[in-house]
Amino acid sequence: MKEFLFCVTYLLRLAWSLDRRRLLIGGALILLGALATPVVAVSLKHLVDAAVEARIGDAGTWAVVATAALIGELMLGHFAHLHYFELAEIVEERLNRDLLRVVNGTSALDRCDDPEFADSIDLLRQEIVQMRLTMHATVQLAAVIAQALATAVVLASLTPWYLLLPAIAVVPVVLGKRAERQLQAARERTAPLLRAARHVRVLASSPASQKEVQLCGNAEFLVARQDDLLAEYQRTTDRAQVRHAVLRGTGQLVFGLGYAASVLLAYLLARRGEATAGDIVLVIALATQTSTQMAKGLELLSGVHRSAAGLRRYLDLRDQAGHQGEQPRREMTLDRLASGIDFDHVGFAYPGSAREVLNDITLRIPAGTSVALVGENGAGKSTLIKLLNGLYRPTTGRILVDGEDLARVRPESWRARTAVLFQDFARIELSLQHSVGVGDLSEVDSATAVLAAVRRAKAEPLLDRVGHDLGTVLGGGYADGADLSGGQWQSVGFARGLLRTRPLALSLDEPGHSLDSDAEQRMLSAYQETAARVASATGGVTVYVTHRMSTVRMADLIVVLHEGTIAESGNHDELIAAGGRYADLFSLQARAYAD
Ligand SMILES: Nc1ncnc2c1ncn2[C@@H]1O[C@H](COP(=O)(O)OP(=O)(O)OP(=O)(O)O)[C@@H](O)[C@H]1O
Repeated sequence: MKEFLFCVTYLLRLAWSLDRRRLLIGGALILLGALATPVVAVSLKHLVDAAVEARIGDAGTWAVVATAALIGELMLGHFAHLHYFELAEIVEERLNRDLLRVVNGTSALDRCDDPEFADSIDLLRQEIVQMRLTMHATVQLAAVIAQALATAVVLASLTPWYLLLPAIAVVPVVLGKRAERQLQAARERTAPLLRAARHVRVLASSPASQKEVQLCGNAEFLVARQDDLLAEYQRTTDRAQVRHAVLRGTGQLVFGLGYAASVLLAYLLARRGEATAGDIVLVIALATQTSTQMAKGLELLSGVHRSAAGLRRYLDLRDQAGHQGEQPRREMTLDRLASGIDFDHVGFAYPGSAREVLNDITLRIPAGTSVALVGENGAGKSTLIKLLNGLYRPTTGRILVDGEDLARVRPESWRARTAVLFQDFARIELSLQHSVGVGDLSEVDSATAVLAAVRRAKAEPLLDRVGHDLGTVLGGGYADGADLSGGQWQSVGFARGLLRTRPLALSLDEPGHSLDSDAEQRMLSAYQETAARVASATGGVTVYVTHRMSTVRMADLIVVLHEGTIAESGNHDELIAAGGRYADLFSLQARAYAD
């Protein structure tokens, strides 16, 4: 009960703080709508009594009241729904916004790839959808309670015995629930039988296994096996269905008897002169409502109760996820790189793992340098990019930007000076304008800036794809949306990265892996031009991760990573002359192309 009250008060308080007008109007409408049912019954009673006593004028008045209450019930219910549906949406939006802040806030640093964190966020999303339904349920529950109370008061005014009726109405609900549980258990018990029967059917009919089935003459055996399985399934489900029907029937019978007894009681009271003919009509109209009210009320109650645990989880997870340790406060004020970026004995293990994926990385990247990062799968290339872009902090060692330790700089202020295309780039299903524009929020609505970025990325085919309309929504799930291929999405990501014109570090993680050779060639030349422009504009460095050795020779500095350490570094000629790992990789790929 404590959890239930906590959930209801939290949601109502949140709704109150977000839109009290809607809450008040929606609440008032739904309460009035709920009270209309007892009002109709009371009006019918008076109508009948007036008719019996030949008071035609009064009868007409009560008929009007009953009709007005009925119409009111319909209309109020409709308008109330509109209000609290919107309210639930507003509540959901607020919870989602809180979540977005948690995921993208500074606290997400070090956690963006953590599977546990991702699971928590997934759970939070599910809880939020549930909260929206709970918000509906809370308002509806209030209406049902008000209606049940009004019904009980009206009936009890005849005789308190009618207060037994709600208790009797609980019986079919309890038995119905038990019947559902038993049916569900039977479904779970029979699921393996159905699965096995389906498997036998697929085996007998799929082209892959048919040859073997025919060769061994197994068809008859399989048909008989399927029949056995289906017969057992049928027997178990039939038994469960019968039990389900009996339990439900018993529940309905108990309430039916209670209902009949109520009407009989009204009749006996009327015979003794303690009730009128109208009271009998009142009982007939109202007593049957208690069953619906109890069923609906208990259903809503248990729904809200279940959600209460979810809400607690939501708040705990949100607080945990949002927990921020001490954050550095210095701003990155550099406009140009004078000296460069240094990795100073950097080691790194992902949160929750003791394994070092980068180990004692010491690397000097002078201002204006273009770096190519190569190495086998899992060597640590993407991890190094994440560290460079401030998504993680080194576990040991330091990353220095013109001598300033990044650990002392507010992560957002450093990230604002970087531009990056990740290997698992985001597919942002907004308009092309915004999908590129979010790369630099100060330019998000500038068509000129977005067009320039698309051109810098040499991604003009994208413009053809959207009919040169930057407002076209990207993604297949929208009526006028443009569904993009993997390579086209990557071009959008590239353009997004290039929207920032003055980064101090520009990183591209395997930018060619979804592109056809023509697009890759365009992308490479875009990269070279951008690297030169960034170098002259800000002295920024560019880092390029690739497995295609043919594309790395133009880099000023090539770094070969192997199992988390730097195996060798230098320019193409130096590394070829050294005859080490790079030379091996290069000649291996060159030979593969020559063959
Ligand atoms: N979020 C993570 N949590 C734990 N370990 C991770 C995580 N991401 C990557 N790793 C591990 O870190 C190591 C380096 O991965 P990384 O993605 O940096 O390699 P890579 O050189 O970019 O590989 P590839 O060429 O396949 O993209 C791998 O062993 C990988 O399994």
